Amino acid sequence: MQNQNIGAKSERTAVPKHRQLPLCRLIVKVVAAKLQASQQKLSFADMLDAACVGLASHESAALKSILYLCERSRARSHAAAKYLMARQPKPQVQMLVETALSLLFGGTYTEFTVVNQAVEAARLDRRTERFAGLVNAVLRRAIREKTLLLNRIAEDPEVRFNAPRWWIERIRAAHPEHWTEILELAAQKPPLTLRVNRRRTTPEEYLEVLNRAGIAARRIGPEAILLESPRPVEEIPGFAMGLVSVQDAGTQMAAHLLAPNPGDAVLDACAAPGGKTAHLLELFDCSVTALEIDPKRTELLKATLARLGLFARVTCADAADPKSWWDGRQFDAVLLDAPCTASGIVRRQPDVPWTRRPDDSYSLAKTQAKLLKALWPTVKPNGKLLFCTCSIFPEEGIEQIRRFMSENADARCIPIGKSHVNMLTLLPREESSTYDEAAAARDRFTFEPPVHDGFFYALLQKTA
Ligand SMILES: C[S@@+](CC[C@H](N)C(=O)[O-])C[C@H]1O[C@@H](n2cnc3c(N)ncnc32)[C@H](O)[C@@H]1O
Repeated sequence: MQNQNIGAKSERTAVPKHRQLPLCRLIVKVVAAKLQASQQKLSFADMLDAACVGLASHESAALKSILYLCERSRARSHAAAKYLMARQPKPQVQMLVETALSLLFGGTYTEFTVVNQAVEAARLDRRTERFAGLVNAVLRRAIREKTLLLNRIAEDPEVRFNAPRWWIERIRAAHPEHWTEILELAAQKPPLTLRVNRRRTTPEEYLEVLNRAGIAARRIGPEAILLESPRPVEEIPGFAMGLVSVQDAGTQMAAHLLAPNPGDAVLDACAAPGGKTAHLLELFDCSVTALEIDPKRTELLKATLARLGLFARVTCADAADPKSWWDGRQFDAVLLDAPCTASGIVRRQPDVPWTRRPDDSYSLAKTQAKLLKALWPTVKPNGKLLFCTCSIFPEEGIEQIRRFMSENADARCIPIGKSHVNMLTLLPREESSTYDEAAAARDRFTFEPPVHDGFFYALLQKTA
């Protein structure tokens, strides 16, 4: 392993331990962020970025954790506020009360602290200071009537699963045997999984680094290591030096499924922020062309490669328009990690069920079909194309590929996964078992890690 002295200690002490912002200030910032997001129609991810501008990393982490908590308990806090307040107050007050209710039922702070700090937060902003008494009264009633209140609103499926009804119905229709587990898992905090950079270290060595740093972790995939307690990347040993990246274990299957040969020309058609591009380059001596349509995300992709010391030909272009970027030389392997609803990663993006519309999966399926059609000619005869989405809706998975195969006689599906359909729909999973090295070594096409997000894979081969 290079850089033997990359210990957690030196990196962790490099992060100054500032005083935390008091909870009341965090609540004020949360309310301001929610207000800005609703006025400017910001996505949850953009709201997080905007809210954290100018904050130290430990402050950002504290603020983000409350914003995530609020998003994961959005329906419950909204229903509770409705139960507790006969009339809806103005938006700032409503947001403050809902934030405090999320904290109250979230369990991190004592009830006394939440009430005290929420009232203080109301006083800190002139738009809410007149309502400090109301905030106090509402929260005290929430504590007094907690059991009754929670039982009453829990009957509502939107509260139980923190998702709108149409979303719940779609998950139920797509996965009638597993829909409750999927929705329950989606409402929880996601695990933090790392991908070890095999160009710099090995999973065994890196587990030792974590062990020495007192960070509890276990291996769950060929390069995947799960941290028992999530933490900011600044506190992950060797992260800045490119020893590891953050990447879900299910997502880490992409590089292993595509498995290009030495010297292969590989296209990663939808590449930013570069997790799968980097994993391919960490594992295989291939040359990668990485496309990304969004200029800002193209910069993220470049930054990922730079941090990890990897090289790919990066182009900002529309993969669906090959004449704008393709020189006509076909690729041995193509990865199409297509834009999708993200229905498999709701625990990472808890706003997804609320911000998607019912027909989004169908319009995204059309975009995916367009990308597949445009990219198929770029695959060499006998070459492979790995199609994947972080969705568990069939229109963005099995149905998409079945239609593609019916329209392309030169496409065959290389069997992957354990089901008879030759494709792999990973449903979000969280099990305590550890990595089965023998199983992974035996068959990379059927190995599934014990902890992962929802994902879909189909590995196509061009027969002609
Ligand atoms: C699911 S993300 C890819 C994640 C990436 N493969 C990784 O592992 O880090 C999809 C990406 O495709 C990009 N994208 C969407 N449509 C595209 C197109 N027509 N051409 C190229 N990139 C596109 C999006 O901007 C987004 O960054």
